[in-house]
Amino acid sequence: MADRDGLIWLDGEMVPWREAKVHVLTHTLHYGMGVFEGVRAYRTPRGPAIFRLEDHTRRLFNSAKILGMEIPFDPELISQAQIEVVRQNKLDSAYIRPMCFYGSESMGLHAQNLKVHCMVAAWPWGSYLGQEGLERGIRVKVSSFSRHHINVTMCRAKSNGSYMNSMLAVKDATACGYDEALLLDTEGYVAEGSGENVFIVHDGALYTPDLTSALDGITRRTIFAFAESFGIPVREKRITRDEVYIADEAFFTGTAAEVTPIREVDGRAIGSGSRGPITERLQQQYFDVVQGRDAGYDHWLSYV
Ligand SMILES: Cc1[nH+]cc(COP(=O)(O)O)c(CN[C@@H](CCC(=O)O)C(=O)O)c1O
Repeated sequence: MADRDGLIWLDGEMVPWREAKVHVLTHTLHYGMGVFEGVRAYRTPRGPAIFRLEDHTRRLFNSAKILGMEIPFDPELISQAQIEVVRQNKLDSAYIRPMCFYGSESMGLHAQNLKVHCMVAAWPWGSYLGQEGLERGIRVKVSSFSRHHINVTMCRAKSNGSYMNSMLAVKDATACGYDEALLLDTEGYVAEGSGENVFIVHDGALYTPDLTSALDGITRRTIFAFAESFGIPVREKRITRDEVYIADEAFFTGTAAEVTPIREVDGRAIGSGSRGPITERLQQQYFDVVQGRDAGYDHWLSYV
């Protein structure tokens, strides 16, 4: 990722991609206390547009507040920086990564005078779990790693260090030949994917875990809005792994994952073992909206 042409926004300046570097004694590199967002810009008939930009920026600042990090820039500037990295890199669609981190001003858990630095990068990133996964559905393994305890990791914060748990789960799942992991919380209830929220469909209604140890996903909220407009009931509840096994449909949601059907969990086919009809309808609506084909949701698009 380091050796490419382009520009990255770093602490208020656009710098050449290859020069956007930090010192090896950067505090966040050692201790993982940082916050980030995953945002997407999509090609639309009116040019590139970032989906729910303000919601992502708001969550970035909330994440920092939860961790007690003070971002030294206004939210408006961070939102504008996301627009600029798409525009100045001449991208017509992109994955955008804002990230705020502690610098190399000092080391140790009791470090003083740490400065919060902010970067924003953007690059082309296609289907997170593969185009075939979007169409046919993916194979998922319930992870042997539990999702965070809510009083160990602050799960409303999208924090760098919390993703070691996600990577352990992904390595576990892919080593066993699966595409993605589904994590249970510390009480054994379904929480979320390694980088996604999860929904199941049963008798025409959507069910998704309460947020406790799952991230408050923006795509999750988007699906709530679509479901309401379609008259599909959505219920947040505790879900057990065997409820997933016998669901009619299941799917992941996330900025990177978009709406990815789940066709199998732990060797059990979910429903027909392929993308279900409600999943397909929500997925199609998602792409119509992010690609600017549904004027009813134009307020969610920030044109670059
Ligand atoms: C743990 C987790 N849960 C749910 C979500 C869905 O949130 P939202 O994007 O607001 O709908 C994400 C986003 N995962 C990001 C990071 C992926 C990565 O590999 O890095 C993303 O989708 O951009 C998570 O990381």
